[in-house]
Amino acid sequence: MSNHEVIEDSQRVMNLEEEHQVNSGNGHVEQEQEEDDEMFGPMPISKLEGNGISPGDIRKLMEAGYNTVEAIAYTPKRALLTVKGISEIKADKLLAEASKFVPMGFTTASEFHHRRSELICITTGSKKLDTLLGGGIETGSITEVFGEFRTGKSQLCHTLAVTCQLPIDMGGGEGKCLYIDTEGTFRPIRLVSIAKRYGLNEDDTLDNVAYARAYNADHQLQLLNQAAAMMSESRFSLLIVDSIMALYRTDFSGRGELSARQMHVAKYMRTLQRLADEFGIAVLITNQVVAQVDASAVFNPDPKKPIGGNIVAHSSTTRLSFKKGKAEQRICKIYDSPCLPESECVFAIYEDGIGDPREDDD
Ligand SMILES: Nc1ncnc2c1ncn2[C@@H]1O[C@H](COP(=O)(O)OP(=O)(O)OP(=O)(O)O)[C@@H](O)[C@H]1O
Repeated sequence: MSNHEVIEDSQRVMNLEEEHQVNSGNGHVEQEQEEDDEMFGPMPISKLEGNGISPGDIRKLMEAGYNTVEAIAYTPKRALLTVKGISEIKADKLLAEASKFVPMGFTTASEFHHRRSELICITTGSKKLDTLLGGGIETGSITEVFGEFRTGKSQLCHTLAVTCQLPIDMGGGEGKCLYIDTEGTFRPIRLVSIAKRYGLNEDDTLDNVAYARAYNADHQLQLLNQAAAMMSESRFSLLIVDSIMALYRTDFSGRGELSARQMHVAKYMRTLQRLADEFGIAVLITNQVVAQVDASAVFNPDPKKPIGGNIVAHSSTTRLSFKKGKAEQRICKIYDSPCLPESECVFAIYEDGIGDPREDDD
């Protein structure tokens, strides 16, 4: 695609907020939009009001991070009981009502296949990497990228924070990005360079990224509540957590706190998956690596493994390993995936984001 085409196409993206307002200016369009949202988007939790569920209960649930009917349907009763004011009877009522709206039973493989074929993948900026991933970063699931420092994990996050805003036919997700930064490595200036590459308006691109710095593991979890509230207000297509385990490593120390740490991580990962299911967003997490000291390291020429143990391993749908190549080149290997083979590809980091290695690099 030529640069000219890219610019023309991306003008359709405009400001995602503006587009919403333009629609709201016309009663007819607004009504159609609402009907569309009702059919395809997550349902607001206020739908559950009545039948012994008061507006006060709804408010308390929203304060606890439950903003949609889907959030209630996907949550175990035990978790609902931890919300102040939600009794056993109310939790049962909530779950019963939610299950009337959200299909949670069996379906045929062909119906499921059809639904999966409609899943959007967000481009990484590199065609080779997209091909390796079967189209890009998948919505509705968690993708984990791990590797040593300077392997390009944060650079991928920056690129995706822009590409997720592109129209679907340009490899985007037509939504905003939520960016949780635990290490203070987010640099908006990088988004400006990447926006230019795609011919996007720089100010709109920055406005479409909601950024939060997390200062401790509890705060990192609380931010997901705010994220859920924001996602129920407007269309997001990507949630980034860079990096997932950094604060856990400092907030919990030693073997004595390991089990408390892993319980916290499990809750975090479960909440991420719930947001992916509820809002159909892609979740991208980055992770650090440590030297592997167990027996399997003997057969491994580069014995490094991602941290977070089985909890992170089992909660991430797709796991990618990043390694350094020559100069700006990096190697991505599929480490674990339910449907992709264990293959790898080379991509590169440039001023305008992640891309394919250029011929003059050789
Ligand atoms: N503007 C830029 N143009 C080209 N390359 C860049 C630019 N900014 C950063 N890089 C390259 O990106 C690499 C750093 O990648 P990144 O910040 O994604 O590391 P990381 O894997 O997140 O590591 P860490 O764990 O240290 O955060 C460096 O090698 C740097 O040279």
